[in-house]
Amino acid sequence: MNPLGEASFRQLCAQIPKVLRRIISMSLRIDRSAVLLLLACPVVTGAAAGVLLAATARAMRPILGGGTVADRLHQALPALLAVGVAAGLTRVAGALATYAERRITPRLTTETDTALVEAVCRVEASAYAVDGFADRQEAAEMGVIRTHVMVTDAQRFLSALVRMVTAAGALSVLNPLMLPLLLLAVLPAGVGAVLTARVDYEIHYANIADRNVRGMMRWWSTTPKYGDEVRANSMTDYLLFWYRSLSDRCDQRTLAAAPRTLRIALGSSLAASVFLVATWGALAWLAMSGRIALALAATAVVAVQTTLAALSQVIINGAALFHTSLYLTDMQAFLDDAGERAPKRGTLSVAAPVEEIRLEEVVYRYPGKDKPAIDGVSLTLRRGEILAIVGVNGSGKSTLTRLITGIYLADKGRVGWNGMDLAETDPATVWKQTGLVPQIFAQWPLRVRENVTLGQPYAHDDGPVWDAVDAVGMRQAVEDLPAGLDTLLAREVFGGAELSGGQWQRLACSRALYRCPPLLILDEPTSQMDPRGEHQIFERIKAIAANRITIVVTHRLENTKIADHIVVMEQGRITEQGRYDDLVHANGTFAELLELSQDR
Ligand SMILES: Nc1ncnc2c1ncn2[C@@H]1O[C@H](COP(=O)(O)OP(=O)(O)OP(=O)(O)O)[C@@H](O)[C@H]1O
Repeated sequence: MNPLGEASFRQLCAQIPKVLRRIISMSLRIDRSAVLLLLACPVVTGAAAGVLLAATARAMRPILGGGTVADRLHQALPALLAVGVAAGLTRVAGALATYAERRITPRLTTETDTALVEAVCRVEASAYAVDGFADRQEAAEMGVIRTHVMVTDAQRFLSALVRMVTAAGALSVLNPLMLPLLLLAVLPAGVGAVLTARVDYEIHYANIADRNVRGMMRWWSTTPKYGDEVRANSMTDYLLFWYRSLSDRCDQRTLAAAPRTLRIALGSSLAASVFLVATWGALAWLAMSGRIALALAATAVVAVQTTLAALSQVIINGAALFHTSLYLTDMQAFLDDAGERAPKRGTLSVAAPVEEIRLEEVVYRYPGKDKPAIDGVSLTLRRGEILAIVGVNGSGKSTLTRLITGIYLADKGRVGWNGMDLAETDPATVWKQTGLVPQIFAQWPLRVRENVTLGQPYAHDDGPVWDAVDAVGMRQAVEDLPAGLDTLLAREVFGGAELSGGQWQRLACSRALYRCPPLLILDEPTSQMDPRGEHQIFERIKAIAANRITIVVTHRLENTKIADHIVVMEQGRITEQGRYDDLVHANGTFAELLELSQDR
C-alpha cells in the first residue's frame, strides 16, 4: 500500500519540520560540534544578508545622489566595505557548513547502513519467510541512500530560509506590497516541486518489487560463482532478456508518469511567471510614480533578487527534504518492524554440557503455507548419541534441525534443552552450544583462517585451526595455497584464490569442528566430497561423538550405519525409527530407499 495515497498535501508539507528535527537528532549522535557549527552557519549567513541589504541601501543614496563620481564613491566607501565584508562572511559560512557536513555525512551513512544490516541479521529467521519482508527491506535501503545528501539538503534549506526571512523582512520595510507579490511568484514553484516529489515517490514505490528482483538477478547473473552454469546451459540470453524486461517495466512506469510531471512543471511555471511579472511591474510603478525613492527602489531590486534566490533554494531543498522524509519513514518503519521481529524469548540460559534435547509433539508451519512442515514430532536426543535423519526431499529434515537448534520456534509443542524450553531461553546462549554445517553453506570471501574460525573467538594460535583443517583432510590443499592460512578465498579479489566445491565443503565441516560444539549438526555434510573425504569426516564424527549430541541429515543411507538412532521423516512426521539393521529389515521406506540407491 502506498502511504501517499492517504496523506493530504498539508500533512506532507508538515513533514519538513519533523524531518529536520530527525536529521538534526541523528546527526547530533554522530558529531555534536559539527552540528552546532552547521546550525551556526545559517545564522551568520542571515545576519550577513541583513547587513548586505542595509549597506546596499546606504551606499545607493550617495551613489545615486549629486557630486563627482569620486566624491560619491568616497561617501559610499564605508557602506561598500560593509557589503564586501558581508559577502565574504557568507562565503566563509558556506565553506564552514560544507566542512561540517563532510564531517557528519560519511559517519551518518555508515551508522544508518550498519543499523539496517544489523536489524536484518538480528530478526527471527522466520521473518525472512514473511510476505513483503524483502520488499520492505529494499524500500528501507533508499533511506540509507538518502543519508548521502540529506545533511546538505537540510543545511541548504535552513540557510536559504534564514536568508529569505532576512531579505523578505528588508523588502517589507521598503514597501509592504512587495513581499506578498514575491511570495505569490514563488509559491507555484513550491507546490510544483512537492507535487513532483510525490510523483517520483509513487514511481519509486510502484517499482520496489521489480527493483528488488532485478537486484537479485543482477547478482546471480554476474557473480563468477554461477558463471559456469550460466554459460554452459546457454542461460545468458534468457537472463539478459529477463533483466531487461524488469528494467523496461520500471521504465514504463516512470515514462507513464512523465506527462503528469510535465503538466505540473508547466502549470507552476506559468503561474510563477504571471506573479513575477506583476512583482517587477509593481516595483517599476512604485519608482515611476515617486512612491518610492530611486535609491530604495535599487535596494529593492537587490532584495527581490536575494529573496527570489533564497525562496527558490527553500523550495528546491524543501522538496528534497520532503522526499527524504518519505524514504526515512520507510526506513524507520522497517527498522521498527525488524525490532519487533527480533527474538524476545526470555532470559533462561543454556550452558554446556547439553545432556538432553527433548522434542514434544512439535508442530511448525512456514508463513503462508497450508500444511505444516513439521507435524507432531516427538524425539529425545542424549549426549554421546548420534542421530541420523533421513527421508525424501521436502519431508522436513532441515526444518527439524532448525527447530532443534531454536532457529525457528515451534508453533505448537515444546523443544527443551536440559529441560529448558527454547521459547523462554536466550537464543545466543543456545547458539553458543551449536555447530551447524548446513546443506547450502556460505563460501565466505575471507582468508582461510577466518573461514575456519568465523563465529568463534580466535586465540591467536593457529594450532587449533590446523587441527580443524587436518580433521577434514585439507592440510595439503591449504599449504599449497599462495599464502597458506592467510590466503584470501575470493577469486574476484586481487591475490585471492578459489577452492573446489568439495574443498569448500570440507572447510565448512572444519568450521563446525573448530567450535567443538555440544550439539553438532551436519546436513548433507559430504554431498560434494570424494569417498576418501567422506570416510574421513564420518570417522571424525564417530571419534568425537562421546562428548556431544550429533545429528546427521543424509540421503546416503550407508552413512547412517554410524548412528545410534535413525528417524525416517515423511510429510513432516516420523514414520519409522530404529537402528540401521532393524530398519533394513523392516520393509518400510528406509528399506525401499536403500534398495533404490543400490539398484544400478
Ligand atoms: N524457508 C522456507 N519457507 C517456506 N517453506 C519452506 C522453507 N523451507 C522449507 N520449506 C518447505 O518446508 C517443507 C520441508 O522442507 P525441508 O527443507 O525441511 O525438507 P528436507 O527434508 O530438508 O528436504 P531436502 O531433502 O530436499 O533437503 C517443504 O515443503 C518446503 O517447501
